[in-house]
Amino acid sequence: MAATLIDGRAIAQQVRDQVAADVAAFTAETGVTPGLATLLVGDDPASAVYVANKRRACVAAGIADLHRHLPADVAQEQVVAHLQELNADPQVSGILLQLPVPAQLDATLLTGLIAPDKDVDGLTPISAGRLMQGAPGLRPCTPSGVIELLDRHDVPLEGAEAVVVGRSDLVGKPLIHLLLQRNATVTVCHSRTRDLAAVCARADVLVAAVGVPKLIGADAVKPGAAVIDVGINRTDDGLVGDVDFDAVREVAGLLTPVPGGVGPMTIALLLSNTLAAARLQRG
Ligand SMILES: Nc1nc(=O)c2c([nH]1)NC[C@@H]1CN(c3ccc(C(=O)N[C@@H](CCC(=O)O)C(=O)O)cc3)C=[N+]21
Repeated sequence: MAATLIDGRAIAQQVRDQVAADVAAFTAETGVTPGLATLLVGDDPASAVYVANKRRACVAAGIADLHRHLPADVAQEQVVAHLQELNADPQVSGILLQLPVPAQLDATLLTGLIAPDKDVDGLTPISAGRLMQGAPGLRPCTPSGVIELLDRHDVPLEGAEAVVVGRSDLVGKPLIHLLLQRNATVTVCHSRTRDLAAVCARADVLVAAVGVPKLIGADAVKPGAAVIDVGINRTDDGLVGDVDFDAVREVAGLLTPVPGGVGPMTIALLLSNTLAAARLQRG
């Protein structure tokens, strides 16, 4: 029997509707409108589209859109000054520095300057440490979106074999901790893993987040498993994930498509994090 497809667009819309209602209640109660500062450096067309989508989603949720666009050749000290200004601005609940940034800028240094309670990407070392220790804080949007998709489909995580393919700071590493907190048995695979397919085939929950088109074939999937595809790869065949969709569909129990799976959840969770950040700033 073919897998049930997870409709990321529909679930993201439900999350966005809930955030909009929560923002309205928060604003009515406190008089504060949450605001998201998106910082875009340069004119990469893909980044411009992503940022435009995030800004539109903010406005639809009642979040103030506080965008800044800097030229591609901006000096690092100037970006630092913008981040310091945004850190100090009480109108700004959340700050997102769109990645990647041009080569003259140090992305790790810059994201590390964002005030942890405004770090809606969950990328600062403080946010990463809070996540690892299970302390309150802002969690990266894409891994949170993965957990939300699994929860909405009642996929049991406690005691489940979860395999994460990929170990990026933005997705793989934070996801390990979110799954551990839910008492899954977590295995992490990467480019040096021996017999990747055999390890993946143990998974009740398999998450692919490496950026290699169609890496995960049917031989890497246990029958009935929940398979979450975080990959977004632009190829000659169009936009494809890290999972060989047509093949895995025949084996998996649940499967996310690309597009229309995890991607829309990233934006929905960004809105949720912006409201959470506004709450953190009120102490
Ligand atoms: N500071 C920072 N934070 C990020 O979270 C961040 C970033 N930089 N840089 C780029 C990546 C990428 N990313 C996506 C967001 C939404 C979709 C998304 O909505 N995708 C749709 C459409 C895909 C399309 O057509 O391009 C889908 O999968 O259905 C995809 C990718 C956030 N990123």
